Amino acid sequence: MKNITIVADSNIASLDEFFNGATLGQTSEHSVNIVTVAGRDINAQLLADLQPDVLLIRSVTPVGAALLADNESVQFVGSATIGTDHVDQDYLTARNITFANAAGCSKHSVAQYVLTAILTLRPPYWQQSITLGIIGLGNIGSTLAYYANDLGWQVLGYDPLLPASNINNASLEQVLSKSDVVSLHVPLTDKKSTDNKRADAKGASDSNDYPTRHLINAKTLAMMPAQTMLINSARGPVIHANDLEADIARTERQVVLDVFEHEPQVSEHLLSKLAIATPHIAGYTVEGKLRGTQIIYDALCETLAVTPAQSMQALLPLNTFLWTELKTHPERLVTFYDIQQDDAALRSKAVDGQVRGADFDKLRRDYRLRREWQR
Ligand SMILES: NC(=O)C1=CN([C@@H]2O[C@H](COP(=O)(O)OP(=O)(O)OC[C@H]3O[C@@H](n4cnc5c(N)ncnc54)[C@H](O)[C@@H]3O)[C@@H](O)[C@H]2O)C=CC1
Ligand SMILES: O=C(O)C(=O)[C@H](O)COP(=O)(O)O
Repeated sequence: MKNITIVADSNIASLDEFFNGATLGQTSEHSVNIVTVAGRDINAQLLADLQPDVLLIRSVTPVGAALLADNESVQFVGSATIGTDHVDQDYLTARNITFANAAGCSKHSVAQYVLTAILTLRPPYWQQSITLGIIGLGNIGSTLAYYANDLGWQVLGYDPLLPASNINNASLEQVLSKSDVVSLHVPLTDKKSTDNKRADAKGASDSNDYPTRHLINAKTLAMMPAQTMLINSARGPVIHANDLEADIARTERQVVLDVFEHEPQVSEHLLSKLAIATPHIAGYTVEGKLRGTQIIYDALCETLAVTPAQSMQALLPLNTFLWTELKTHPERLVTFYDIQQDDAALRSKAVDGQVRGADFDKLRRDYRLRREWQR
């Protein structure tokens, strides 16, 4: 690549600081042209008009044949997100397009969101040894287990794709039936068709053997005692929304949702049944978003064979919030992050039975990024 054209989701943090001529190793004759667009407006026509070399997205831009079949220009796709369910990676591989996502970028942000939700709803849990159930023990689930351990809580964890360990220590049924709180940290996956699986012929288990779409449904909800809190900050369709509404009507369970099955639309009826509801902002901290940009920037530099020349450390404002301090002064938690403000903002957007997609997206676009607690 010489002159580089980048189409990027305008919701990616610090785009200009990371993606410019100097930071991408361009000489004065070669330029970097970056066009920023709302993620949902990145479509095949836009790519036909702009012929970008690089596409930088977040979670709201589906990437696959529908977007790229008629495009020959894109050579690199970077998603500044942990989740990849919006990207058809097999298609990109077949087209020889390099793909990178930002694995782990907001693992502390999401784990801290979950702890804040629990301690806001049940403040005595600071002092009690409760059992926290964690489904999915990758970057976020294991980080949450680390904080839980620090608070002296028990962890019951389930992850069939990882070896047994001190936190991967239970069956799905045990986690659901024996925990005070269950938190979901799985990717959104579907069962692969038998044909595709045969073509892969890997032999080993992969995530398609344990699909997570509707993992939480009438049957699995029935395993959970009524007093068990349920938190979903993974992906909306991991929970069957209608089954959840029926469950809450029966049990009056406390449920916290950051993600929704029909996102960006949210039903006002469901909203009215939730203990806390937020507009998919669990990962929205200064650190989480900058780390996302840093990771895809580093990956693009590797593809271009240039040495990275920008670092998020140079862009981070001072942070004085320490986990060690917060842990001994739990009352400071809510002044640090008032999750109920985010909840109120979402509820205030409900009109005629629903929060409209445009309003949900606007809350996210205008979100005042939080800070992570420093460990
Ligand atoms: N609400 C938000 O703002 C954010 C949401 N996310 C979501 O959180 C998800 C998890 O993130 P990470 O922990 O970083 O991903 P990760 O890939 O590090 O870990 C996911 C874990 O889930 C496990 N898993 C897969 N299928 C499973 C099943 N059926 N049952 C139990 N475990 C299963 C995998 O083995 C893996 O260890 C992401 O895929 C993304 O969708 C991520 C960041 C921010
Ligand atoms: O990283 C992920 O995965 C997430 O869910 C993101 O935090 C979601 O943010 P957007 O990509 O929708 O801005």
